[in-house]
Amino acid sequence: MLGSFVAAGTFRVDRLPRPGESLRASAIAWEPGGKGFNVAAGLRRLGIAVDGLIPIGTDHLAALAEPALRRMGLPTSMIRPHPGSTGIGVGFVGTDGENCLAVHPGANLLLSRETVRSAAAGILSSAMVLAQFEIGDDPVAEAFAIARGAGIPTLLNPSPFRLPSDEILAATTILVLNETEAEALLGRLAGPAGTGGLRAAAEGLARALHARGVEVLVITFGAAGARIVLGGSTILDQRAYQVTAVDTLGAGDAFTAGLAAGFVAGRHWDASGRIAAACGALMVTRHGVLDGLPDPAEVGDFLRIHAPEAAMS
Ligand SMILES: OC[C@H]1O[C@H](O)[C@H](O)[C@@H]1O
Repeated sequence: MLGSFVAAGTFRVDRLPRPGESLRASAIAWEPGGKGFNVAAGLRRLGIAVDGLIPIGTDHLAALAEPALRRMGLPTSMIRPHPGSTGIGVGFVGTDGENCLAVHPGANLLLSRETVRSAAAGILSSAMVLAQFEIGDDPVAEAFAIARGAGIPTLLNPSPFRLPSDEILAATTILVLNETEAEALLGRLAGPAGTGGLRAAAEGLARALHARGVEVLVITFGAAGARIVLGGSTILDQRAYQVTAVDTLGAGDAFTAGLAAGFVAGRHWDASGRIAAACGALMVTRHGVLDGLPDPAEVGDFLRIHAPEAAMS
């Protein structure tokens, strides 16, 4: 796992603020976060051994990292201090569970190719290498090239969105996008979605990505499920399980952890998609991120109820 770590503050509001509007929050919660840390914690909760690089700064917020990693059962040797500020995220969650957030990456952007190279032995002993875009392009490109060159699958969630470079796409096995990210990428690589919308355009986007090296495209549609396109052409649709959402923050991270956990356990994409959807669904029923990450027993119980034909054993 490459990055990221942030101190995350979440304001609970009646509804998300409009541009120019000031709202009073009914509550605020601070917890360690960052998409890299969240996915690492989610994988660990699912019983997967995790190692990697977690960048922090040298300010007072850096002290949050060690207890956070300990609490989630992650090795504290993952922590890499850099001079400057630790990343900070600020989010809003409305009473309908919807969220929006901004992240200042701070030290996460200081993770370098050299640091990644110094961890090459760890990369080469991994079952999968994962990254998101709360870190810079260089460490992602370096780690993915080392992994892919050795036949190790890689998973990228380019969030917050920027266009992945050709170097990164060429070394990406699995690309996980939400709707906003998929629309942005579609516009750049395959033209705007037609009348069938993003779901129908997923195959064209997957083909364009496949030509650049990406083997599997996953687009999440929140409460409308996910579409998985294998090899640029084979489509699997994963339905969303019906739950009452109270807080969607971290749902994408829980989904990614579930998908990766299924993949490294050697499960078929159908089963990995179900585990991912169950993790995302369980997460949105709970406030906060870290306490919402499900364990295998919770995923199994959930699937026995919501997908009895194919429960996780
Ligand atoms: O994906 C949600 C996460 O993104 C931001 O990094 C926040 O830390 C939050 O936990």
